[in-house]
Amino acid sequence: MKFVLISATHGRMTTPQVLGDLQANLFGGGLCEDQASEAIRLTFHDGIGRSAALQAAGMFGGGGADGSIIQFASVELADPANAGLEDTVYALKHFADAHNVSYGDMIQFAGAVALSNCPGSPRLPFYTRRPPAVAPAPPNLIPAPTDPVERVLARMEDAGFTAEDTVALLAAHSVGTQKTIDPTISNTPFDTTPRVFDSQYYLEILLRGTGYPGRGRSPAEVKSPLKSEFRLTSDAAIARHPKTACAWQSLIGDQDRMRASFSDAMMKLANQGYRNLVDCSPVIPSSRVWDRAPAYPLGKGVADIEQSIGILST
Ligand code: HEM
Ligand SMILES: [Ca+2]
Ligand SMILES: [Ca+2]
Repeated sequence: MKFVLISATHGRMTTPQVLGDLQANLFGGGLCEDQASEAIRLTFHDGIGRSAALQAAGMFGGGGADGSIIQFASVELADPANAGLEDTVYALKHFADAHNVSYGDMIQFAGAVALSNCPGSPRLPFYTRRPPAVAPAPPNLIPAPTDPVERVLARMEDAGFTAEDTVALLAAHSVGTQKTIDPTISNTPFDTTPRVFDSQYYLEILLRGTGYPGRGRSPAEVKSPLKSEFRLTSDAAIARHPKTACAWQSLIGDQDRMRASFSDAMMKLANQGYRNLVDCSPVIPSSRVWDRAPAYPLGKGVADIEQSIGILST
């Protein structure tokens, strides 16, 4: 990942100035490219560090979207689940320090701005004034692509998310690529439109897998339908599991609902557990409208669909 740091200004600045700096110097002038995808992923890896079960057992449950992944980077980046996020963590630390913004605020702000660069995305709410993190997130709170569905759902529920929320949050993979599972084919996308927030991802994952885009040697990967597409084991399983298949298929033809349910779940991810945050949503830009209906990739059709429940007919 490349970014140019020309913003070594210190002292408190206003949110529109932070926006301008991020857009110009991290997101390439407002693009939905690599840096944007990584910033969106980081909102999850910081926010998911929160466990009701640990808290109930009298232990530290983690501070959620508290910026701990930046503040305690040396601890949290040692977790293999965070592989690939190093550059973004250090870049956002720089922007947060330069603008005197808390790390938790910076991560959620950058994620909302990054998402706004992707056509078709919802305009996320943004609240500010998260206090500094007090400790690193406890280990093993980030779902792994090799986790069985029940385990992913249980972990997500422990962090406050229903199975439907989890399905909705995975819309983020519509603007994502992999780099670390098979590094020999870094930047292979999860759908055919990785720079557009659309329901192609929900449709394409139901196509029968036919081969691997690269070496195909990781248990985190299963066969995908296209040579140019990467399929995570957990994504494929969640799309087909009885607890989540209906919610999954319901998002394919309804991009308005996909946007709304993603936005609601992201609000939980970003704000859960905080009181007294200040609504700063108007500063988040709107994305370019994208309403093209999802379509089968060339050479694929309904006969290639694998589904565990039969509601998909087109
Ligand atoms: C629930 C279980 C989830 C699992 C197991 C999972 C796993 C992964 C994995 C293995 C990658 C590839 C990383 C790499 O090799 O570079 C990835 C990428 C990504 N994930 Fe997830 N993820 C999950 C949920 C989420 C959620 C909830 C979000 C956001 C709200 C998210 C956002 C992203 C994005 C944007 C990327 C692409 C990053 C890039 O292009 O650099 N993921 N995810
Ligand atoms: Ca955290
Ligand atoms: Ca897409």
